[in-house]
Amino acid sequence: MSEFDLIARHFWRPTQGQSGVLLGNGDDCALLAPAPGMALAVSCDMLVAGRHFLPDVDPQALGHKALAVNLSDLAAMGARPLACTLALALPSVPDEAWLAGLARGLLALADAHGCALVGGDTTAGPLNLCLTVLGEVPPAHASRRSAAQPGDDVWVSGALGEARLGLALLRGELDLQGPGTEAAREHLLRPQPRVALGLALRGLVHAAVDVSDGLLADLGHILAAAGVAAQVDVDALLTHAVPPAVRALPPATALTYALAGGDDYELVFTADPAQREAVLAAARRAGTPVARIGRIVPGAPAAHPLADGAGRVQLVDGGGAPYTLPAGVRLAGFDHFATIEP
Ligand SMILES: Nc1ncnc2c1ncn2[C@@H]1O[C@H](COP(=O)(O)OP(=O)(O)O)[C@@H](O)[C@H]1O
Ligand SMILES: Cc1ncc(C[n+]2csc(CCOP(=O)(O)OP(=O)(O)O)c2C)c(N)n1
Ligand SMILES: [Mg+2]
Repeated sequence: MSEFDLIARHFWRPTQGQSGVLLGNGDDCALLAPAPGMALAVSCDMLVAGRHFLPDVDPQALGHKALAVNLSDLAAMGARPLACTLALALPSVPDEAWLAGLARGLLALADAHGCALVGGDTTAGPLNLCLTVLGEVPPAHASRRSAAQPGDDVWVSGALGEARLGLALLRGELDLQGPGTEAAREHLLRPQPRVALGLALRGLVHAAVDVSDGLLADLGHILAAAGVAAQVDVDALLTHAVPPAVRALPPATALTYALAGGDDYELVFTADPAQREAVLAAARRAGTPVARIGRIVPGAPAAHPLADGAGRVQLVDGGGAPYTLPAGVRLAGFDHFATIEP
């Protein structure tokens, strides 16, 4: 099979009049036209074999996750997906059934979000998928990390620490069965990007970020970018945003997974307390649970918006007193160049 047969068979789709797409794949460039007054939101994330997924992963799950982690960034910005591109490096003799599965997983999620695959690149090489997503958002409603304000509530969506439990099960670090273990594997392998929540929250939130590296690490990005700090109520977090299967682990493991386990692709966002009811109503409309886990407090400006801001989080208990962590909790989030993993 030639390079072009492969693309034509698995990844080429005629443009079907998707809103915002004037020309899809097959030419030197795709042509996009966001609606008048909308900003184009652009993000890219790469998945590398052995680093982001195990080589024996189900190809359909891999295709799903490669797009999901990208859509998650659009969700964090409050952007509506328009289109994506796929750069793919494949070991030199690609397996037809494997490729078909990959395309099925990716295109099913793309269709579910009205996100057209409008181009890409295909080469031989170590297995690697790099997607770029393009979305649209009214510029005034884009939830920038720098927009958090002292006094804001801190909210999270869904289930934190669950994907890290899934990874532990997959790797055999933990040997558990029973309620919640299947959901944990699913959360790791097929994360559901919170696009509907991001859209429902437009105009209600100040700052938002998606949790890829761990709650403290990613909340820290908001804090550094905004030059603020935060108090996180660990009791509220454990009770309302951490699933029972994670809570049931030994305390140091449960806290490590909840505070620093990555791969959850949930949203962390800040909003004025006057918006509490509106945030809850938006979350109901989106069908996504959210929990209020803390508040933004004043802090010093950071040297750089991408500075490590995790140290700006003060952990407190339900009564507001400093939270005493058990020995052995690891708080540093996932970092590709660090030697220790949460
Ligand atoms: N190689 C690069 N060149 C330019 N910008 C980059 C590069 N890698 C990351 N960035 C930018 O740095 C910021 C942080 O990256 P990252 O932590 O990967 O964000 P995210 O968690 O949203 O994927 C993002 O704005 C991203 O676009
Ligand atoms: C085989 C395997 N090992 C480890 C992990 C854990 N892991 C790998 S990358 C990562 C963080 C997210 O990836 P990154 O490339 O940092 O995404 P970004 O923050 O740029 O969105 C995590 C938690 C995994 N998912 N699979
Ligand atoms: Mg990234």
